[in-house]
Amino acid sequence: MGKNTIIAIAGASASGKSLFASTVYQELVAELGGERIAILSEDAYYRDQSHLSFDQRILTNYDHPSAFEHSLLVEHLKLLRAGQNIAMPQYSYKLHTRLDETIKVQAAKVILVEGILLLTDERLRDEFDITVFMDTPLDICLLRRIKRDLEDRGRSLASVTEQYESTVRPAFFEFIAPSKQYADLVVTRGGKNQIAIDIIKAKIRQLLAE
Ligand SMILES: Nc1ncnc2c1ncn2[C@@H]1O[C@H](COP(=O)(O)OP(=O)(O)O)[C@@H](O)[C@H]1O
Ligand SMILES: Nc1ccn([C@@H]2O[C@H](COP(=O)(O)O)[C@@H](O)[C@H]2O)c(=O)n1
Repeated sequence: MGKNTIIAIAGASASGKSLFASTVYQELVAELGGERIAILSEDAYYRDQSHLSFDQRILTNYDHPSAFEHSLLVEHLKLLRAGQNIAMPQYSYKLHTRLDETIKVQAAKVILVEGILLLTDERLRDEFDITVFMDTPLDICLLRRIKRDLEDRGRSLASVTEQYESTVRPAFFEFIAPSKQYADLVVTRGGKNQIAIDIIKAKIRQLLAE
């Protein structure tokens, strides 16, 4: 395999990172097949907490860098770059820990990875060739997070608002917003910005043609 490219998509929680990355991935897979593109999520690298009780797990600050096993993500990105497959962890937001099963991710020429704190860690930044920051207004992120967490992540309105005020919003200003300086591209209006999606797709097509 020739030189591969790792594209990181960062930004606030519910800014549209996952929708943006999966739309780029799915539209290109439909066009070109899935052999040469892989997709990963930083959330899969939240630390395993199976040794803790559920009551202990809900005390974790999931917006602080210490909640993630970034060393494993760096290791997996290096393996993918070297042409080796990885076993990506699977994470449960309902159980607040990893599942026993992993997902096989095949080495690929272009690797997409999305997550809130990707651009905050120098070890990770060193692995990225192209960096994108989703610059969605924070009030829009909050509205989308409330809806998503109630519908998909088994949360109550009280728990979402308490977590937002205590950890999500402070971590945005302490860690995520300052990391925007490391982005090559800043995307406004969330995960349905089709012009930005088309620009990244065009870049990937060019890389795959080299
Ligand atoms: N531009 C948009 N318009 C409408 N809904 C959006 C837009 N971007 C994202 N969403 C929705 O907002 C929610 C959060 O987006 P998601 O991609 O999961 O965010 P993130 O991965 O950054 O946490 C999802 O339900 C998604 O479908
Ligand atoms: N057990 C967990 C783990 C993470 N979170 C929240 O998820 C957010 C990051 O994921 P996004 O898809 O929203 O980018 C982060 O802000 C954590 O607060 C959680 O609530 N519970």
